[in-house]
Amino acid sequence: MTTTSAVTLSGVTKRYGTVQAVAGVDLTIRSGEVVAMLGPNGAGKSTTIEMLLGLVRPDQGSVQVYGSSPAEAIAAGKIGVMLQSGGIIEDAKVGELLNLVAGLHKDPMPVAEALDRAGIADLTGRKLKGLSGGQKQRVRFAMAIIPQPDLIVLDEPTTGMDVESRRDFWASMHAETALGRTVLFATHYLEEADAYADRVVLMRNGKVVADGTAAQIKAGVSGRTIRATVPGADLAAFAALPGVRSVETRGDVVLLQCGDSDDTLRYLLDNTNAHDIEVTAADLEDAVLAISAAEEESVA
Ligand SMILES: Nc1ncnc2c1ncn2[C@@H]1O[C@H](COP(=O)(O)OP(=O)(O)OP(=O)(O)O)[C@@H](O)[C@H]1O
Repeated sequence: MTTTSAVTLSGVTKRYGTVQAVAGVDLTIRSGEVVAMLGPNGAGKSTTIEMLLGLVRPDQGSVQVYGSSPAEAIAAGKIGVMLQSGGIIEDAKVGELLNLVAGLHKDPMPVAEALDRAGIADLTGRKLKGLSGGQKQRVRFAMAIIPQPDLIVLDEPTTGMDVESRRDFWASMHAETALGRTVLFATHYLEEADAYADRVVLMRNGKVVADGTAAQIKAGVSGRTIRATVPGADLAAFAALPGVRSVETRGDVVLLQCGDSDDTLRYLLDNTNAHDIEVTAADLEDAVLAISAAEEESVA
């Protein structure tokens, strides 16, 4: 991975009437990163993406994509876009639409290749209006990759797809990221962020409230829980360990909430008669709920 910056948002804000849709977002995406933008409805994900694409003008702040404005980056074929709706001519056939899109770009990939990569070669002669929601999403995906972009931006790409289609979609996407493309996708599906992104940006109330790998977000919020049977445990000694946040007991079983579970495990093995030790990590959903609750408290 290089350190070239693909996207730089600095102090970006957007207000619609009384709604502060985006309330000061700073975000840098490096070339080659696959970034998931997560957040509840109304968090500001789509508005942030629309500003990144130059579809909406920020009230304040600046947006740069590969060092130029979004409009310049799009004109240069550097960004491929898949939005939640629009972009489709219902009366056109899939192949016709993709030929049209290819004609708009300087160096498009062959339409047959885009169809193939999106897994819709068999739909070439079908009219858009007869396709299912998931099939249309795949057509949008083919449209996004046709310019052979450096950056692919997808707003909730798998909405309306069943589980199998979602899996196939991500397999197609994986082939794109393997080519070193940079990807930003918004999603409500935590497991998609966990499975496919190098980095998770969690938005809430128009702000970025957490930013890191899925593993960092999980660890930063809830750490790990160590459960062990420790007859005659010295609870005060556990509580004094630097990696331990809280100690609970159930009979001989001790539950330790840890920021740093490795050091705590070493201590348990070296200094106590602990046995039946289990270590569990919080899942991303726990982490997101905890961050959202903390944010809610700070807003209230
Ligand atoms: N064109 C608009 N006019 C008025 N309000 C808008 C407009 N676009 C967005 N908003 C408001 O701005 C806030 C942020 O919306 P946005 O669509 O960016 O959130 P989101 O995180 O993408 O949500 P979702 O997950 O539901 O797509 C919401 O309160 C929304 O109602």
